[in-house]
Amino acid sequence: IARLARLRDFLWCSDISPFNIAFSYCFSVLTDTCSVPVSEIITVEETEIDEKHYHSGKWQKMAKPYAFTVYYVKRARRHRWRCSHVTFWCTEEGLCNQWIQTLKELLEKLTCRPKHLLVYINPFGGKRQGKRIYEQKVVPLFNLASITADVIVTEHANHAKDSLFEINIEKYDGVVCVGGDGMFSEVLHGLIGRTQRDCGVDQNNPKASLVQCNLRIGIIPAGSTDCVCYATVGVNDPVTSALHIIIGDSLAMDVSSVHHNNTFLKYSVSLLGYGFYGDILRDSEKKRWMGLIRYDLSGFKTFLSHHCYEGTVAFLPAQHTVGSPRDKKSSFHGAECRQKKRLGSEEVEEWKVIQGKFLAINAANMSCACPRSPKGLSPAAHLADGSSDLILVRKCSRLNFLRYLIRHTNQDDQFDFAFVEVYRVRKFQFTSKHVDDEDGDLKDLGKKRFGQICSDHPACCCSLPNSTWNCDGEILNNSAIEVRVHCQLLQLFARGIEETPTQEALS
Ligand SMILES: Nc1ncnc2c1ncn2[C@@H]1O[C@H](COP(=O)(O)OP(=O)(O)OP(=O)(O)O)[C@@H](O)[C@H]1O
Ligand SMILES: CCCCCCCCCCCCC/C=C/[C@@H](O)[C@H](CO)NC(=O)CCCCC
Ligand SMILES: [Ca+2]
Repeated sequence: IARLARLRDFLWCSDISPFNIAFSYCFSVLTDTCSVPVSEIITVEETEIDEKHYHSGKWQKMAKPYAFTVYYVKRARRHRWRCSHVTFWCTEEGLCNQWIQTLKELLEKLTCRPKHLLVYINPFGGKRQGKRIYEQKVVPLFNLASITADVIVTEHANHAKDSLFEINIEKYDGVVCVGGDGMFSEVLHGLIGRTQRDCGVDQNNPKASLVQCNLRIGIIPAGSTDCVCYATVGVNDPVTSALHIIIGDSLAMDVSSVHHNNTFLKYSVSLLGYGFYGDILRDSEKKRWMGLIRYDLSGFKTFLSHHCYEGTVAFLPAQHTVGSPRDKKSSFHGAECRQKKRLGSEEVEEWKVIQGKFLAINAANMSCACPRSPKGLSPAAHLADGSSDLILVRKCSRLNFLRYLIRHTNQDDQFDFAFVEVYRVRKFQFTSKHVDDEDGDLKDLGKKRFGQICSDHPACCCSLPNSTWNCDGEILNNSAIEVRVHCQLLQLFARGIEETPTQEALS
């Protein structure tokens, strides 16, 4: 280090000079006050300086310079990351090599970085750009970082999930999915399911302790909502996500298991929604061909239909988590994994029961922030505290429901309404007043349910027997469900949403 420190007088940057360079666990370009931690260096490469460059201007009398280029993560606007580079040169070959060698050794010590990945691409997600996004935006960065990948372009729904049960996953350092929330859901079902199978855990048992997955998942956003990516990285941008994967970020997240009559249905990481969001999804699936606009049309139609559903929600409040869903500061920043210490095994679990007519029942395991609603359904929801925010929207007028929805898009508190309640829970159950139509007559019900705008009483709700659950964008066929949050079951290549950097840091 002492010898390298002496380089300070000999090193210049190719585009702005002269530079001082200090070296500890970060290097600093002092004239520009730019500091890059080694953990955010993508790679270091030897660089050929072209002759024209050093024979011109004030360097013309200099001997042939030796150079190296440092590629690093640069923060851009609104949580975006970009790959930037800076080239340093000096006339001593030995010193230049020593820099390259030392930086490479430091990078090799970062064992959290993936070397070999398994990639699933959904070519039909979102705007059908998954393949192009991966090839044009991600592959060049993975190549730069010497990451190799086995790529599977999916041929049908459930392809990724099924293949994760068969493939030899031990040779990989992570799984990447290129697609939307639905694609991520497939990959997480494959990975969690495979882990439980390998460990002999029965997923159908709602009381089973699930085993955490060893492999991290990276999401390259190429879907319609991309809410998991947006809420864990701060933006749905493929380059930013690729860089989080490359530098080996880790973020633990809770996963809820959903059961019906002791049968496993699905896992949920973002939204489990009955009523409003279930109805939107059911209608929008028929309009998949329309692309992203399907959610706006179905949203508008569902809003006009204004249906409410009668049932009972029973839940177990989360006593050991820190904070409340009504906190003003969002959980994006700082510790996500805060859990108060348990008091003792003699504690009694006290279930709370609420019966009523609901326009929406939403359980958010994370904020559910997305481009439509940058602060999300539950802005203070914690990603990894073993709890979910249960939001109950009771029967109210259309106008009030609209006011509630609009607050998802601005800074006003969406929970500050008499008809909205929010609880932080560890488990919950829902039973509709009407028994499920198990024979599959749901389709007919679906045909009837829309277009039933209550013309006699436009301000009231029309009570319908059953809605369906929207589980991270997938339809569940049972309305009676039992949900349990599994703390930190999964790890992502992400780091949560960072505080917005200062202007100087961006310049
Ligand atoms: N090759 C394929 N053909 C048809 N469907 C597929 C294929 N690969 C994956 N799928 C399914 O497509 C569904 C939707 O994919 P995805 O989540 O990527 O896009 P999206 O629905 O547009 O985005 P979002 O979930 O963010 O709203 C997933 O549930 C997945 O199971
Ligand atoms: C008058 C303006 C009112 C605007 C109100 C906007 C409120 C938007 C809240 C958005 C919440 C998204 C929750 C995310 C759910 C995802 O797990 C799921 C899968 O991608 N997406 C949908 O179900 C798709 C759901 C689409 C919802 C529109
Ligand atoms: Ca949580």
